[in-house]
Amino acid sequence: MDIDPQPSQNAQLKRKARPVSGSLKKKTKVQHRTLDTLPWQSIQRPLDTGLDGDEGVLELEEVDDVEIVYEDTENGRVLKFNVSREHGPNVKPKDDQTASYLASVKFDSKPICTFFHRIQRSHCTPFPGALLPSWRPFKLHPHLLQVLHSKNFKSPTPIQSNSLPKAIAGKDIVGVAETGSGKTLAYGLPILQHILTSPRPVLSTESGSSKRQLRALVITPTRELALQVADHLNIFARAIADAAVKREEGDEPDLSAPSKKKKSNGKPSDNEAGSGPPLVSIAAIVGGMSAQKQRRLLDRGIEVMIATPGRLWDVLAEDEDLARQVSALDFLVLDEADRMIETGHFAELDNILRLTIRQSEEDQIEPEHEGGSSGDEGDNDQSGNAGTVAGATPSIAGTNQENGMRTYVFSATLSKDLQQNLKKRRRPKVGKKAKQKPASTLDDLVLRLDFRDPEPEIIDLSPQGGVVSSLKESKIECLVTDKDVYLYYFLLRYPGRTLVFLSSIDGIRRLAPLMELLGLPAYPLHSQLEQRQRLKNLDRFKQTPNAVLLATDIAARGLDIPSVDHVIHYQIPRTADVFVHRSGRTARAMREGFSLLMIAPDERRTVKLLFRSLDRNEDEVLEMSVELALLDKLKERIRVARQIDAQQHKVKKENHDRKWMKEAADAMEIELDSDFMSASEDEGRPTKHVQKKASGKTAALKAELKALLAQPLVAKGVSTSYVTSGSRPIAADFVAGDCE
Ligand SMILES: Nc1ncnc2c1ncn2[C@@H]1O[C@H](COP(=O)(O)OP(=O)(O)OP(=O)(O)O)[C@@H](O)[C@H]1O
Repeated sequence: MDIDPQPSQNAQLKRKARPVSGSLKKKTKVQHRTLDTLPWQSIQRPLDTGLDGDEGVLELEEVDDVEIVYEDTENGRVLKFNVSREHGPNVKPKDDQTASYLASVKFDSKPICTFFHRIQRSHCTPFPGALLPSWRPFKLHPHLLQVLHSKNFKSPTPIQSNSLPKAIAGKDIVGVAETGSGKTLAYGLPILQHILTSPRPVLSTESGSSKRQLRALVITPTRELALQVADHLNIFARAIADAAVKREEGDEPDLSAPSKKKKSNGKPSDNEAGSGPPLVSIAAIVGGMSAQKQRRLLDRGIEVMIATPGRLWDVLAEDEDLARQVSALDFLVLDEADRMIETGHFAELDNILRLTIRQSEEDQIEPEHEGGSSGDEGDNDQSGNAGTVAGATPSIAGTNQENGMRTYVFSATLSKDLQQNLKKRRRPKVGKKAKQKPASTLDDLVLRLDFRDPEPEIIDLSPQGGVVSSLKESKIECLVTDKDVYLYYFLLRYPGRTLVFLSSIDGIRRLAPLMELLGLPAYPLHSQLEQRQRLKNLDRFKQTPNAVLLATDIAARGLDIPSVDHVIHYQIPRTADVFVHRSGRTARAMREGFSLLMIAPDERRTVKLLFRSLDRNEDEVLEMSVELALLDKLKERIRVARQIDAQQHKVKKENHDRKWMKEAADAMEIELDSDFMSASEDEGRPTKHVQKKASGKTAALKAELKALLAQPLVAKGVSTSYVTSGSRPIAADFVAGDCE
């Protein structure tokens, strides 16, 4: 049998690699093979391994002529891949595995959009509305209803049910709702609905191939949030593709069956993430991402882009085509808009937003390339309804004038003043003056948005006092120097997934090794860590029971980490908004949660102001009771752990200083003092004697700590001898009234 890439003929879903230029594109000898004789390799697809589950594997599809095939097996879904052509003599496979893919098979090479358009045109059976009666009024696309059903989202959350009718009616929306209340889908569903139900424009590239056009841009303040939103929407996109393929193959999913979750290694079921390529192309463009991967994504075409302002502006500065697409968006979303003002990317955001503003006639700029691209419209429009952009891209100004971009601004904290101002707002005029005057506050920024809707809908469901009702709060008043021991006490006494917020990176650097010495699974998260490390630590935090995340406020907004039991404000935030967002990492989606404020004497005033600005009475937050006998034992452990840390730090610092001094002296051709040299060896390391002494001291301290850690800690109300075994998350105690 010759290989045929049509999904309808193979039970598997195949994704065609896009053609790429460069050395790999040499004329090759083609030889057909049968499917069974191909050198298939099976690998486990790294589902939900972090915030970018496809990292690595899906990149194979970007390689020239590599074919990706998803296949359901007894052991779960596996991904197979193969290379379709022999490459030229100059192209050497990177390793053995790559070499084994070099089978000489020629596949049909229709552009990727052919596949998507074909699915889009496919017959779509209505979803039985009786299964999801609460969603029925919104007339969502059957694919979306099916995903909501499979995720067991029986009814919309309040922000969703309030905003969906307005969004679907084409209104612009400013939505304010408590943390964890489902704002991502409040804007995500209308975007997906629109993409699924309206013509899909494709762009022609210079090489004559086609790519999908940017329809929606979601701007978020942090990389983690961008990746999370992309992940969240991609689960929908994959499941939609899966459903579409099943329908196309006549294998209608049994919608009445409850969704079954096949668990393997604690990971989500295959169904949950869908087994096919996305029907809607959704991707994050964020800092820390490899430039090559980013380029590949952009070349392929992204329909829903989730981006951070800094990286997006860098890309836009070099990609005129993308800038043109941004000026012709269908949707612009600012998620956690207020936070963007604080992240220092204000100018970039302002510049990006300016691209989305309609130009007045006198400001119109002649486009450099009238008509956009040179591709053949007919080739790209397989569905008969595309081609509105290909070969006829209107000018930036023209596009802006004509498109009906919808603007959504969402956050858990948007001031009432801003909402009032929005009602009275005047449309910004784009001209030279406006360009010279960058916005400087959130009010300015939001007022500079060019809402096409003369009366944007303001939906304010923010709770009284900013925090959700399922959140229980408590406080500890203590000296700054005692915070470590109180934190340690809490973590031992109330095990659970705990997010500890600190205001400084230095604080995290100090606390992380201390926690490690005390045997707690604590992971740092701050902006000075490499992106890969940040994601890795987030992932470990998600996967490890009773893990602790020591984070700065980069983790305060939007992150939807499942089952965070406790949030600890180790240092009190300066603003009420940050306080609300930090606390909002727990008690999400109607679950219970607990937040603890650790207040040092010099933070009293901040707390007072914070509660005043939230219009709350601080007395409603109860002081947490602490067993002092237990605290004393823990103080001893902390004391020794600190000594070990100081000792290790001292040795490291001495080594570093010595090495630096030696290198500097060598560079300047200066001979160092004999005293200095006698204390070091050639490599700038301390003498064996000094090393031995230092490590001996550390070893003694470690032994002391080990003995202390082995001593049982008996806590009141805990049945077992060690407090770490058998405690319930504190939120449960509070709810049961067990904590005074
Ligand atoms: N209709 C629904 N039913 C049940 N769960 C839902 C529903 N919609 C969303 N969720 C879940 O609720 C959780 C919180 O959603 P999301 O992250 O969108 O909240 P948010 O309002 O954006 O929070 P934050 O303000 O902290 O960013 C997610 O895990 C999401 O999958």
